[in-house]
Amino acid sequence: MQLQPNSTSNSTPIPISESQRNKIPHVLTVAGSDSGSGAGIQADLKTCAARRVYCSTVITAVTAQNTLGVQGVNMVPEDFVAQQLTSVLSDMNVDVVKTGMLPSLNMVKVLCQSLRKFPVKALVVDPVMVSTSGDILAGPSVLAGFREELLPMADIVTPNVKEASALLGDMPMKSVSDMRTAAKLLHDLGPRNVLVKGGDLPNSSDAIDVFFDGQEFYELSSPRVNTRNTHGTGCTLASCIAAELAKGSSMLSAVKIAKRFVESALDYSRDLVIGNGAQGPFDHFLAFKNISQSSCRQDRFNPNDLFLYAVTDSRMNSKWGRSIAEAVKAAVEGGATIVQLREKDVETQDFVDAAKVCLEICRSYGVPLLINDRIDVALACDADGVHIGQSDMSARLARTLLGPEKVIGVSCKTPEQAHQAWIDGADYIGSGGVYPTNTKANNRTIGLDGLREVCKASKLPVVAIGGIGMSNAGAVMKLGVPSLKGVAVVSALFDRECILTETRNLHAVISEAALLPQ
Ligand SMILES: Cc1ncc(COP(=O)(O)OP(=O)(O)O)c(N)n1
Ligand SMILES: Cc1nc(C(=O)O)sc1CCOP(=O)(O)O
Ligand SMILES: [Mg+2]
Repeated sequence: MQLQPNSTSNSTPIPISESQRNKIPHVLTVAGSDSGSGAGIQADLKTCAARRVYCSTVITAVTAQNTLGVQGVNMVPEDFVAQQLTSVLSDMNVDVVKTGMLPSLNMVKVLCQSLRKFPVKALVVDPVMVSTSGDILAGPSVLAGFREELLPMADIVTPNVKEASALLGDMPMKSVSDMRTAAKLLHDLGPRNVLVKGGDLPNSSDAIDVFFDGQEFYELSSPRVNTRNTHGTGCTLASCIAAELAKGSSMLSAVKIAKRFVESALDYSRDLVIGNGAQGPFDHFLAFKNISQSSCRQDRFNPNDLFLYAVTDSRMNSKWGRSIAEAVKAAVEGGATIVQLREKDVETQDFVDAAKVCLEICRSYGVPLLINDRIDVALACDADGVHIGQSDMSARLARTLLGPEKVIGVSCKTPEQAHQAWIDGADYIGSGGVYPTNTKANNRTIGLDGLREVCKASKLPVVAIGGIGMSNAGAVMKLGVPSLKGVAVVSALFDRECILTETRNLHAVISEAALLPQ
């Protein structure tokens, strides 16, 4: 039955002044519906909700699908897709448009027309052609539409290797080097940025994606999560990029955040069982549920952030003649996943000023920044949290002062201290000294055995610290206790000539060790 629009549908809008507007970042997804809710419109809605971004929807097709595959596809008439686009774009202050399944050439044309009429801040194109189950979702005629009309308008296009190959006339894609070539060739078609996703690349232990912004190539790698629940990862990644762009992130930062979001959702959902088929959906919200169960009280903290924890040292920076900000920038560029400013000799106002600059750097990379000891400095610069020790303010009091959103880490040498940190509302613990260190005076070494004991007892994620560097980080990561999430390092990064190289090398070592069987 076709319903006619009622007479109020075109009524005059009520004027709202700029100051009355309570703006929320807004993504419009133009995609197909997945009845199993793993991918498509449903994945986009869940992703945007998880990232706290408003999501409106233009539905291009309705699919009947489940974990076994796609049983049917019903296209929405093109003129009705155009009508949905006009309804949303003409009225709802969309920041970013993200596209998924566009099943006909005319649909691509209709979308491009609407975007020319109602320009938005950014266009994210996920060139969906084949479902993860192998079913065709867009025919060859759509390829021409992508190449000639949509890609030239895109701020980023996010093909997997099969889609990149199809867009480039069946170019062979067997290696990261092929992905780089493809990224360059796709960029020549007009999009401002290209992300070629290497998850399907054969013989690769990591999920390596190649990002190209027209000037620089970035290889973004994350450990492959061993799970059947990967249906909808492409839609989720693209809509998370769109959500972060809508919030104002730079493109590289949006891509990094999105990659980490997908990685942690897959990790948390690895054992979820929905459906009987080969490929299941994952839970976009499970990460938050687990975090709150384990007392990680804020959604910006992901335990995987502890993977490579860079802790600064003012004396080392003075020795090498660099500013705190220079040191932090080099570490995050090298792959540090979280940073702590441990500046024992800096005047308070200088500390606050430097922390603000570092915070900007870290935010642009999607990396959290914590302050050592100084709750006042953390509050003054609105850092992401603090790290405190047994002789500092209690975690309970820090939590009261900082509120539920900030990250709190506590140093613990014993299972009892780890238990207390959990009771007090900490988010993670730092445990050491794993090895002897010159960085912290009179520090008791607990060794790998002491670390194992703390990790086994801890309900919170743990990062190991103390004397860790290239020669022994692998041994720490191979401890194989699930709560151990990474290594925290001072001198092996900051008491070196080139922080960037040292961070890169250490990242490679711990990534390899984390993948090896225990
Ligand atoms: C990640 C991490 N773990 C442990 C510490 C040590 O903190 P603390 O015991 O407070 O000692 P100082 O760093 O203040 O000397 C840390 N900073 N980071
Ligand atoms: C700051 C700190 N805390 C430790 C603890 O055992 O809690 S060991 C330590 C110093 C770590 O420096 P490096 O990586 O240079 O050994
Ligand atoms: Mg301290």
